[in-house]
Amino acid sequence: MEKKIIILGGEGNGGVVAACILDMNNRFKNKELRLCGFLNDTLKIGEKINGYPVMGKTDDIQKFIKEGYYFVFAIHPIGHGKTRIDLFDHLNIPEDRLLTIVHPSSFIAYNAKLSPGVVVMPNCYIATKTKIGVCTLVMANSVIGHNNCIGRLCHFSAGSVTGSYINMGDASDIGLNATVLEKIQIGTCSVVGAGSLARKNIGDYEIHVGCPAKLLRICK
Ligand SMILES: CC(=O)SCCNC(=O)CCNC(=O)[C@H](O)C(C)(C)COP(=O)(O)OP(=O)(O)OC[C@H]1O[C@@H](n2cnc3c(N)ncnc32)[C@H](O)[C@@H]1OP(=O)(O)O
Repeated sequence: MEKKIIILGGEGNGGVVAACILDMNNRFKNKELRLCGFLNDTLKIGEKINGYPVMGKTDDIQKFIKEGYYFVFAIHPIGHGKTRIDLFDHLNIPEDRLLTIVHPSSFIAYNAKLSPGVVVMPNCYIATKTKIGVCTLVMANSVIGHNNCIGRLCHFSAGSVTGSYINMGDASDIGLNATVLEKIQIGTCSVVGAGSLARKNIGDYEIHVGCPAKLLRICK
């Protein structure tokens, strides 16, 4: 059955997810996903994002839920995890309307578990027994090792590498090309900066950067 899709977000993560869906339609002949447009709180209705219309504000979502649309939550500003959680909870999207997307070039182990709304972009690898929470984005060329427990609304930026036996709270970010060593605990709403090497536990709301990563600041 064809699914009408609306992306919540803008040109950044939203536009990138849109391109992934179009690639699945065009190159991989996926006929199930039909991208219709965006919900965006800064642009006007009718303005275009990569050729697709802004159909409303995020607060208009209940109308589109009633009309049978499916949704991708792609509002992931780095270092603003709490804002992300508050907005997502406020929207109250039924889980069966959160679209899970896996680009066909990615590998997901048979016993990994992706929650509703997870997006896995091209060329990713998700290993055995890893669980990923609702609406987490795994951007291109990311590797996530085995036996991890990842919260909801997290964001793995392009090229990030996350080891194994990692627990990660909700709405945390792993930056571009960052590496997280095995058995690390990462809190809620925390950040591993771009290109950083996390080898020690990271608390809630902490931003760690560098190689090895050290606490830069608290992002409350
Ligand atoms: C396709 C996609 O997925 S796209 C989206 C992905 N985007 C990213 O991965 C970007 C991640 N963001 C970062 O790494 C940012 O630098 C953050 C969030 C960690 C920090 O941002 P800010 O708080 O604005 O830090 P700011 O730029 O003020 O830098 C503060 C200090 O930390 C240092 N610093 C900042 N980021 C890093 C980093 N990633 N690695 C090492 N040092 C860093 C800066 O050099 C500066 O040091 P100084 O005071 O000695 O000059």
